[in-house]
Amino acid sequence: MKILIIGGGNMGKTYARSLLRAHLVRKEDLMILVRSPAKADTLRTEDIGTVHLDAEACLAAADLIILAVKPQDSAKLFAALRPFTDPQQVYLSIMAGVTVATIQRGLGVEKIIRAMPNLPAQIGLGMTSFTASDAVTRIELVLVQNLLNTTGKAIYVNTEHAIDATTAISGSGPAYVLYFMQAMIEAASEMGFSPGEAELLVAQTFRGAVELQMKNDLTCAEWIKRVSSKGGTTEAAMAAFEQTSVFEDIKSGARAALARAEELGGRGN
Ligand SMILES: NC(=O)C1=CN([C@@H]2O[C@H](COP(=O)(O)OP(=O)(O)OC[C@H]3O[C@@H](n4cnc5c(N)ncnc54)[C@H](OP(=O)(O)O)[C@@H]3O)[C@@H](O)[C@H]2O)C=CC1
Ligand SMILES: O=C(O)[C@@H]1CCC=N1
Repeated sequence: MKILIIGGGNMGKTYARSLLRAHLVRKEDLMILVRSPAKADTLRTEDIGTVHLDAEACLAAADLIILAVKPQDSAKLFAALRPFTDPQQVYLSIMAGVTVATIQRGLGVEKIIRAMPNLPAQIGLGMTSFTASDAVTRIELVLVQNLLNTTGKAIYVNTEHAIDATTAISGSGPAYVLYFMQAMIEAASEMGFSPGEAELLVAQTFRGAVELQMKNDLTCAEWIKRVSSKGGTTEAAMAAFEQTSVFEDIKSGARAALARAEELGGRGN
């Protein structure tokens, strides 16, 4: 099977590396299509497949095509690809917001899988949800699921709303978590720790809290209770949080991401 990745940015490169590392594709069967000669030169030095600058030279040879460009670049890309597409090809899009129907219309093909991964895919700790058009066969779906599994965990969802909601939670989510970490690192520095110490204290705290939560025997609220001694420091911190709207603000951030995903797909207000 030959795979073509379109877009050699963060996510395009992540998929190339994961697929090669997992031996799901041989280097000679992996192609990457980019649009700038400078990017092509850089990618060639990384030795992660054959790098192309022209769709005509590579699209027809591909069985599976991964669309990893920004949503804002999709219309132009579809117009450039359309003359060379083949109805037998399977297209896997990771673009935020862009719907299956838009991709079908733009490319003139039926077999579309829409997925929403996240950046920890780079280190095999990604979270992806995916859905597929009716024309995708069960075998093709399993094949793509295997591919997504090389980057972490993947779940099948029934609706495109769930893909947009995934974008708002796990797609953009790493940024929310890192934002919280950034605030804690700043607090640690202000309390006198060196930058290295502050980062270690915070990163190891996040790792430990996440591992506890992933044990799956207590809810977040129950774990918070276990950390909080009566009349102690955690209670003081939690009471201070409760005085603010930070909890609701985090939820409204996620809702803004969902609205933007819908807007990028032309479904917003
Ligand atoms: N970053 C993330 O955490 C996540 C991103 N996504 C989705 O993944 C997609 C890619 O994101 P990301 O990798 O971060 O973005 P990047 O900007 O890092 O990469 C996109 C790449 O696409 C290239 N490109 C644009 N148009 C074309 C074209 N016509 N032909 C070939 N290449 C083209 C750009 O080229 P150039 O360098 O010349 O601009 C750029 O290198 C987006 O749609 C995003 O919604 C999904 C989940 C998580
Ligand atoms: O910010 C974005 O639009 C993309 C989608 C999810 C993460 N990055």
